[in-house]
Amino acid sequence: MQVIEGNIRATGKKFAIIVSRFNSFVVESLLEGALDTLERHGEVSDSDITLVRVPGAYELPVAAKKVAEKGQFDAIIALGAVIRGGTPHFDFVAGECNKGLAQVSLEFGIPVSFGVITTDSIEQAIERSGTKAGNKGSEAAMGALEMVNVVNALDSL
Ligand SMILES: Nc1c(NC[C@H](O)[C@H](O)[C@H](O)CO)[nH]c(=O)[nH]c1=O
Ligand SMILES: CC(=O)C(O)COP(=O)(O)O
Repeated sequence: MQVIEGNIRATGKKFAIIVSRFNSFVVESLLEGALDTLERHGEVSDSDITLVRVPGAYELPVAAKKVAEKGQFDAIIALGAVIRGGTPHFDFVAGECNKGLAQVSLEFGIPVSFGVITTDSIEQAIERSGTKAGNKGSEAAMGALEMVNVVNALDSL
């Protein structure tokens, strides 16, 4: 049986991290988690990581598309926090963000990790950005690492 799976080594890989400024009090913790995870999984220097900042989660897909078009990165990690308010705005922002990032990943065949927390409350957001429910930025970086290596393994079949 042939098994294709990815390791989680970061050495020699280039990553773009796209970060939204909205709800920065939690998103900056997601960024810390993502950077920490990349740096713990190989020889990763500043020149291997490009950080792109955008206003909000709604803008993550267009930035991801521009980054993917460059063809210089092995994976994109998108980080943001959409926190439900009192109107349907949440659904539009979170929905377009999720759909757009998935579209970029499929169109360019590059892993785009979804490190965007979508919560009903500020408390849930805090819990998912490095407190009791882990750090979704770190999880997104782990997913990107594994997928980079899965994609490489599939490309070499
Ligand atoms: N409410 C949230 C937003 N809203 C802003 C949009 O993402 C966008 O920047 C604006 O509509 C201009 O196009 N963004 C988040 O990331 N999180 C939110 O909770
Ligand atoms: C997620 C949102 O769009 C948001 O926090 C906006 O809040 P509201 O629906 O109360 O305007």
